[in-house]
Amino acid sequence: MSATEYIKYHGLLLPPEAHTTESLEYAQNFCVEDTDVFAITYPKSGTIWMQEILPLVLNGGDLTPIHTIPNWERVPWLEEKQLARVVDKLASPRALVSHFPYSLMPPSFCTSKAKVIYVMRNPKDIMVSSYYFHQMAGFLEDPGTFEEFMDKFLEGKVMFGKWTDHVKSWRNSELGDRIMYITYEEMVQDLPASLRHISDFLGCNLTEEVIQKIAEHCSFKSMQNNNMSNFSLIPKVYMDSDKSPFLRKGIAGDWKNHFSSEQLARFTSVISKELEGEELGVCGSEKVDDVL
Ligand SMILES: Nc1ncnc2c1ncn2[C@@H]1O[C@H](COP(=O)(O)OS(=O)(=O)O)[C@@H](OP(=O)(O)O)[C@H]1O
Repeated sequence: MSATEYIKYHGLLLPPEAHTTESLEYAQNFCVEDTDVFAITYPKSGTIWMQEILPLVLNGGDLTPIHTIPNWERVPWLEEKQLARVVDKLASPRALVSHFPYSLMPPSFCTSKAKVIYVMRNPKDIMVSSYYFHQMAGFLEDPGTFEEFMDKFLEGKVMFGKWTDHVKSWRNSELGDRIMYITYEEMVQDLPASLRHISDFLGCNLTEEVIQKIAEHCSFKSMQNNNMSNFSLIPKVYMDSDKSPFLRKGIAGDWKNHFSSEQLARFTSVISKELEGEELGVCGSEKVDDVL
C-alpha cells in the first residue's frame, strides 16, 4: 500500500489510517474517569510495553487479558479510531495509552484524578526505532535515507511532531502526584524495580512473586512470542514484519550502530538547544539528562 497523506491536527501530522476527524473529536470529548490510568509516550518510547505491563499490574498479575486481547483493544490509544468500538469492553480500572502532547488531552482529563505514567526514551534510539518502523508500516510515509529521516525528525515533520515539544509539554504539565516519569532505559536495566515503582505509584501492593511473574511476561522475548502483542494479527499490507519486526531489538543504545560522528554532533546540538533551560529532572533512579 502507499501511505495516504498525513492529516494535520493542531499542527501535528497524523497518519489517517489510525486517526480520523471522528476519532479525534471522540478523544476531545472522552469522559475520563478518576480511576483511569494513562501511559503517555512520544511514538517509539515503549508504548506497547506499557500496554502489556498496565493490565498485569492493575489486576494482580492475571495473564488472561494479555493472552486473549490484542494490545490495541486491551489498552487502546485515546486518539485512535478503535477506542469508540472497544470502550465499553474495557476492564476497570481502565488503562489507555496516548501520544498526545499535554495540550491536546481532553478537558475531562484535566479535571479528573486520572494518573499518568510518562515514558521517556533516548531520542536517538527513538529515531532509529522510528526509522525501521517507517520501513515496515505501510500506512506511514517512506522514511527515505537515514540522513533524510533525521532531518524530518529534527524538524518535527514526523507523526506527533517534535520529540522535544512532547517532552516539554508533559514535564511542564504540573500534574503533581498524578504523574510519574519513567525512562525506557531504566525499564531495560531493571524491569522488576520499574514494576515496583509503577505498582507503588498506582497503589497496587503487589507481592514480590507477582512482580517477578509480570517481569517474566513483559520481557522482550515473551512479548515477541505473544501474538496478542507482536502485531502478527495485523495484515502484512499494514505492518510487514519481514521488512522489520515491530519488536525489533528492545535495547538501549542502538543509535551507536547507526549514527556517524557528524550526525551525532548535529542531533545533539539541535536537541540541546531546544531543551536549553529545561529542568528534565530525575526519573526513578535515572537522571533524565544522562539518557539523552
Ligand atoms: N518488552 C520490551 N522490552 C524492550 N523493548 C521493548 C519491549 N516491548 C517493546 N519494546 C520496544 O519499544 C519500541 C516500540 O515503541 P512503541 O511501542 O512506543 O511504538 S509505537 O509508538 O507504539 O509505535 C521498539 O523498540 P526498537 O526495538 O528499538 O525498535 C520495541 O522493540
